Amino acid sequence: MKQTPFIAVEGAIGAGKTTLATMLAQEMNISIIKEIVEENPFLGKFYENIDEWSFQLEMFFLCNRYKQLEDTGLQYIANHKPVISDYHIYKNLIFSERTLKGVQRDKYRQIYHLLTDDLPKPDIILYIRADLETLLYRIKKRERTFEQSMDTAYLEQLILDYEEAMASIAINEPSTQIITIDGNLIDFVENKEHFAQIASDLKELIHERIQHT
Ligand SMILES: Nc1ncnc2c1ncn2[C@@H]1O[C@H](COP(=O)(O)OP(=O)(O)OP(=O)(O)O)[C@@H](O)[C@H]1O
Ligand SMILES: Nc1nc(=O)c2ncn([C@H]3C[C@H](O)[C@@H](CO)O3)c2[nH]1
Repeated sequence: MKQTPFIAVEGAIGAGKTTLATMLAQEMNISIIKEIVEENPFLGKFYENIDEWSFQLEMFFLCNRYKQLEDTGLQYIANHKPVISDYHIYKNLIFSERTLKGVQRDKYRQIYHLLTDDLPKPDIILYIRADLETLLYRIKKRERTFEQSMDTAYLEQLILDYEEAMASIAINEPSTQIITIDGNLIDFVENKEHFAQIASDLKELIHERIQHT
């Protein structure tokens, strides 16, 4: 692995990606790339009517993440600066395969590959795995108005889709190492020791991987 790791935090909605990525960026004194949420003009409409708004929403996420990761490649990776993001680009496919249908899904898939196949991929993914109960609790606690009417079946399906996606990345992106964190048991927000353990495991892994290159 290069001396300047690119780390991504992943997990289903409300798993704690932004929280953990922010804490790790601070702890390790590295830069962070965060996805755009509040400025997204389609999210509220999407949760009210998925079929009507899914294409606009998926394209918005794709274009934003494409731009962010293109910049990440130029500003950080090309300059040997470590960076952590609160998503992996593959997330676009996880969601779009569920929310889009027919011709729109086919077109989106083509655009996805065209835009993202040559984007930088993370060296390490921290995958926060959490069950439905935990995610619903956190989504409620976070109090984003537009998420409160989220269909439980949608979230339940996404949890399964995430499991499949991580298995697929493990096969198709062998240079990416996936570390799974039990988001039901590990409370890196309230428990300092839990967070310290994640940070120290990550630092050790980076050190080991550098030694082996
Ligand atoms: N391990 C944890 N223990 C307790 N609370 C947590 C934990 N992780 C996250 N939270 C809380 O759950 C809420 C959701 O966290 P966060 O916004 O980081 O999730 P996310 O995965 O980035 O969400 P999204 O999928 O919407 O981007 C926040 O209120 C956060 O403080
Ligand atoms: N449909 C869809 N496609 C995506 O690529 C995507 N990425 C995130 N989200 C939703 C989850 C949170 O509510 C909120 C913030 O993460 O946005 C998405 N929804």
